[in-house]
Amino acid sequence: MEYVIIVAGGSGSRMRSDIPKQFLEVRGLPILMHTIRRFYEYSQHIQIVLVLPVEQLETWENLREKYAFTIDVKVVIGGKTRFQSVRNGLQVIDNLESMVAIHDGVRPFVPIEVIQRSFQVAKEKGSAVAAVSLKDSIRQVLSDGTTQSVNRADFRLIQTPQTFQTSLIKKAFEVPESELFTDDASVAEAAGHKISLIEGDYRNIKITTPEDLEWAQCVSY
Ligand SMILES: Nc1ccn([C@@H]2O[C@H](COP(=O)(O)OP(=O)(O)OP(=O)(O)O)[C@@H](O)[C@H]2O)c(=O)n1
Ligand SMILES: C[C@](O)(CO)[C@H](O)COP(=O)(O)O
Repeated sequence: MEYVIIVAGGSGSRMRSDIPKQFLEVRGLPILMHTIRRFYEYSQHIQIVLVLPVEQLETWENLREKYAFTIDVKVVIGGKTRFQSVRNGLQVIDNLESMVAIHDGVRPFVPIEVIQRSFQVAKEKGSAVAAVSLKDSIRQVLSDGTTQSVNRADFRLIQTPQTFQTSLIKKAFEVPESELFTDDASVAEAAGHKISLIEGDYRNIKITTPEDLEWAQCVSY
């Protein structure tokens, strides 16, 4: 059995829009519906857990009606942080023999091949985390405020989906929250697991700030 937890429990403060960015329309459909559709296109049998802010449940119901959106999802209430939202999503998955992908609701352009690869590798290795190489140079900011060049080949930019054996990631999330947990791989790693990376995709952007929305309107695949 395969699950996906789509986390859309955030408020989108960096987007500075009236409604959370996951509900904004891009190319004729709310961002979140594009994201859900990607996973449904990957598999019509995947179980979709959708994490939403409690105060936006009505917004979601209204949008479902407005766009006649019929893909079946199990709605779960989000938490104050992404970590808490993922943990709430994991709590409703009882099948410990299954695999679970965790994906940001605001990454609507994830290619189907990345989802496929992610489940395939996680089944073999326990985890699969989408990542891409850097295209820009980077510098490290030192404690005295000066900066120093570092080798960009030593780094990767991390995306979602981040896919795991359900038993592994549920157990890993039974820890107190830490500020260092910026994604799910960091939680699994803190529990002692080695993380397997898979090739992500440059189109798989996380819509975070207003410029991202401008790019998103141009994506045509
Ligand atoms: N309490 C939270 C915070 C974030 N997320 C989700 O995690 C994903 C990545 O987070 P981010 O881009 O930071 O979204 P926001 O927290 O909404 O944005 P911001 O940090 O600008 O407020 C988003 O799909 C977001 O909805 C969540 O489910 N629950
Ligand atoms: C999970 C994530 O999208 C991987 O790149 C990212 O860490 C989320 O960060 P945010 O600060 O919650 O947007």
